[in-house]
Amino acid sequence: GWGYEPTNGPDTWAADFPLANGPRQSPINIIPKEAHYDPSLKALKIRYDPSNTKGILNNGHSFQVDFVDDTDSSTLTGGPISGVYRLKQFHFHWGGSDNRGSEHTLNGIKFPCELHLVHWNTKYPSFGEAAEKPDGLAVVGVFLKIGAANPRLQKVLDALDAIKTKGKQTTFANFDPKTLLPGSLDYWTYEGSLTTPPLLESVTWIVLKEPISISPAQMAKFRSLLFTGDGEAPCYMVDNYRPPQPLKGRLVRASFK
Ligand SMILES: NS(=O)(=O)c1ccc(O)c(NC(=O)NCCCCO)c1
Ligand SMILES: [Zn+2]
Repeated sequence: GWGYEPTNGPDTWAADFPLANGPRQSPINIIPKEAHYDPSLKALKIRYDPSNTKGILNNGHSFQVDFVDDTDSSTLTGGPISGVYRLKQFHFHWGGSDNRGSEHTLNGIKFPCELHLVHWNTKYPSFGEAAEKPDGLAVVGVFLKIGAANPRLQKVLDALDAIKTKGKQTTFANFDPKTLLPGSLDYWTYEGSLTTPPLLESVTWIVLKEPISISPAQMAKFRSLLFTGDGEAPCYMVDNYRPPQPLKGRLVRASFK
């Protein structure tokens, strides 16, 4: 199956997933000077209920924290989107060393890690249905930069020992993903896609301008996870990022001057 190794990585995905060369692929390189400030963009409204936290899973590509999404208790509204989008999961992408790992880049600069908070439009009956619609998903992206240890990440990091290999999951409760957000909710937004197969072109991307911090020791914890399952030759889960894709005429709007 697809992955991030030379034999199955991003440059090979188009063979099985023709959307890979589509008109609205993600991630992209964001050039702030070429973004258009849009005064009509609303502030993001993010309301999460920690009691919706369901569990944490190593899916063989990243690890994700899943949320109960059968009510409107953890939602994203405002910003560039209309209607109510429900939080389904969050996950990360990271590098094998601190000079790479993010999917979006800023003026060509890669961050060591990027957080994605995945939401689906409640005008559709489920995440799966929404994922096939052009306005079905909204993903909030947050850059992580090397600095002081981030205490907000510790609870997630402490759970990783229990999900070292592909397919492992464990209980994870009462986590408020809002604590992972930076002080400012200024953002860039553009119409894009899932950054992993099936690369569906259904994502309104909302990339926050302000990064959050992560320490080298905390990064090392991410890099101790395995892409591989129990009993397989171990392969460290690193460099699970897709590089920037062609903009193909898309506008990137900024919520701030
Ligand atoms: N990186 S992303 O654009 O925020 C993103 C958000 C939600 C997603 O569902 C995917 N991709 C996905 O689910 N692929 C199917 C199997 C993956 C392992 O379960 C990617
Ligand atoms: Zn992602």
